[in-house]
Amino acid sequence: MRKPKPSKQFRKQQRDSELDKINLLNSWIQSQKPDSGSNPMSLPPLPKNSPVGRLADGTFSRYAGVVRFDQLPISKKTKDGLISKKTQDELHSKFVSMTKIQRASLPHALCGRDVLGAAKTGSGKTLAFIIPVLEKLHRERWGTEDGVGSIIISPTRELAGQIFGVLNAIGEHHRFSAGLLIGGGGDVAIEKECVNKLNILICTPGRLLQHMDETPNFDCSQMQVLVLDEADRILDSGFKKEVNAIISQLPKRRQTMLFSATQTKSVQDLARLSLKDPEYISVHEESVTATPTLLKQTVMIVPLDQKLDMLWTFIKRHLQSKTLVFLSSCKQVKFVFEVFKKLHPGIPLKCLHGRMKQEKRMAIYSEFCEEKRSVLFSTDVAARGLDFNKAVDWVVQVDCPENVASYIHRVGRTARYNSVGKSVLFLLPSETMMHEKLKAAKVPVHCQKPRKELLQPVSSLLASLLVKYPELQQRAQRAFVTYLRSIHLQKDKEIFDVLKLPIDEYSASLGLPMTPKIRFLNQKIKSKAVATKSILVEPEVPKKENVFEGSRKKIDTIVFKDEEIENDLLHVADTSNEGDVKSAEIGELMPATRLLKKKKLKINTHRPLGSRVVFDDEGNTLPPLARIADPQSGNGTLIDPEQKAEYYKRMREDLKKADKEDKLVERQRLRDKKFKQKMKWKAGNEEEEDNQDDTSGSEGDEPINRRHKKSKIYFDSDSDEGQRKEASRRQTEDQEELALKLLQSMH
Ligand SMILES: Nc1ncnc2c1ncn2[C@@H]1O[C@H](COP(=O)(O)OP(=O)(O)OP(=O)(O)O)[C@@H](O)[C@H]1O
Repeated sequence: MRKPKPSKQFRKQQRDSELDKINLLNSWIQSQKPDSGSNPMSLPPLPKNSPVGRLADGTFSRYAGVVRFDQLPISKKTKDGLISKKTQDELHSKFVSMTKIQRASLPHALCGRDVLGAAKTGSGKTLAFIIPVLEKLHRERWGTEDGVGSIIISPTRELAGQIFGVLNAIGEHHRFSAGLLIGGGGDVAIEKECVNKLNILICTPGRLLQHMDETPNFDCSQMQVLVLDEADRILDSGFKKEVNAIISQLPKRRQTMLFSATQTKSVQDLARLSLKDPEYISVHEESVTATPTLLKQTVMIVPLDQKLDMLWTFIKRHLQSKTLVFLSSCKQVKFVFEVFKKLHPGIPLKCLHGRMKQEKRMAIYSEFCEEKRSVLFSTDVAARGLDFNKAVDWVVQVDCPENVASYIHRVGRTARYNSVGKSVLFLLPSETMMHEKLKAAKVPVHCQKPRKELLQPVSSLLASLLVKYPELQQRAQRAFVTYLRSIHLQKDKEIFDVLKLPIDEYSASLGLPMTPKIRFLNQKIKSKAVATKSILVEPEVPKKENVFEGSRKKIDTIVFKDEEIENDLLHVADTSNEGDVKSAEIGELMPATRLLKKKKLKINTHRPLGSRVVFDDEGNTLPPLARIADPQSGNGTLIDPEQKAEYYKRMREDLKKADKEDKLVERQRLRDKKFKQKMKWKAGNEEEEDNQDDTSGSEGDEPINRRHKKSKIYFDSDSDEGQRKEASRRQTEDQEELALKLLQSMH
């Protein structure tokens, strides 16, 4: 039976009562506003059993410094959501006491201030922005017809999905419409039809911009609250263009909140968002550690060719744990997942990366959330924000993260809220500087020696798998190349040096019968050798020797000098010399390059100016200008001034003409060379088609980033060409100048 429609009068009464409550909330918020810039945490909690809200004398209770959600000026609907039984799991079912970041930021956020919040991973930042979003729209009496009222931006689709889940749970008693706008899945056409009716958008930057660009009448001009979760990531260069374009379309009058465990302090970044007197809230700044206190962190020095053995051994020894494994590229994730799956370790294995179809990504993420024992191999797509609700026991970082912030986010997938967790980071002997950087950033990592007697080698098993399944061989090759490329592209050269890697051994450890050829690495080795030309001895290596082979031997001896951790740390202390030694050694093994020989032919522009020597038919030296000397004078030294001027004029013209011809030839040569290089580069691109776009974890969410990478490669090669041209132009100019000086010295 259908319920009878409530009468008009009843509805009016309801509306009035709601309005009264909203007015009460507004008065409470306004009257007890914390001072701007103050830290609510410095205030004591309210005394036990003290009244909350409007007091007997008509004033309101203080809400800054309170410790429980029900002591805040928030609606009953939100309070009910916080203690709702309908929320999907136990963790979300009862939010009573606030975490530190919630206590510190909510009082400021509720009274409409811009907030920049930083707190450790797993400390409850999501509720710190979900509650103010719901409350602002509630107090504004936002409805479907008002359109977009709030936009929450997340860097990855999984995280956006997770925030959407929390919003649905906490906001279940409100009547706002919320939409998840992320790339890869969903029907854009359907989204376009309903996006204007949604009140809260949770989105990735790319998809939001797509709607801003393509959806007719997409309107966010009335939008009230903007949230950037993982703000430092969203504001970094990968999303720069998208975020700038988004911000330019949002109203200036809005509340903006930024949250992350590693917050941006860049004034430029913040200026882009036009924040108004933001509250900087960093609750763990004084903390002794930058990571959760219940997280036990270890670092192990593992040679590159033993990483898979170590990972396999780890998995076999933790069959009852829930483990998240980070690798640096999709290709590696795919390879390790495929081969380990074939080896049947005795625990469910899963993989997650940006190249997967969105539906599959979401399914894997949900499955992993539910499982108690499982291993998930992932790129950095799972590094930030994700809260796998059946707690992760271990985070294993097989490949070194790109920086300390990335490390903090990765390990932050465990030891969340009040639970314990463990993490281990494998560092190559050449990457031990990362350990120093972590210590300097207040990350308490303990160095532990790998117990070699426990190691279960898998290389030979992988080799036989690769023979049996040829498609795995291709995967192994791609994994190999993308790993090296990812190291090559890393910005922090203090930590990452592709030339220090034992390439042959690494290739063999993946089960590959031969080391794949890597174009970019060959070029890098060559250019390094050119840079060290001053200490080169004339190479005696036969021309056809593989440059790569030669250099590798020497690198290995450097990298594997020490195997004990302590020694490795000492080893780091003098890496500055190591670089030079290595370059010299590589140089010695390089075949002579055309460039080097050419340089030797160059006119030395710095030598002192000499005088021109002229010889007669018998080979005797003649004084300068003897050829135009007056033969009548007898001694051949008397020169007719007119003849002399005429001679100089002719010589200058000849020189100019020759110079013009030389320039034309040189220009043509450079053009041919550039063309050849382009063709080569194109061919290389096709050959290594997968490598171009496979060095980051969250590729799927970052279309601009990928385009940028491609164009960057193009730009780099262009600028190299430009530098070469410039050098050749300068060389020609130097030579012209020298020729003129020589000419003048003959006067
Ligand atoms: N007040 C609270 N009481 C109990 N549990 C809470 C509270 N606030 C948050 N949590 C729980 O703590 C866990 C971590 O919260 P959340 O995901 O918001 O952390 P975060 O700070 O955003 O982490 P990250 O930096 O990794 O994104 C979640 O499971 C959440 O349900």
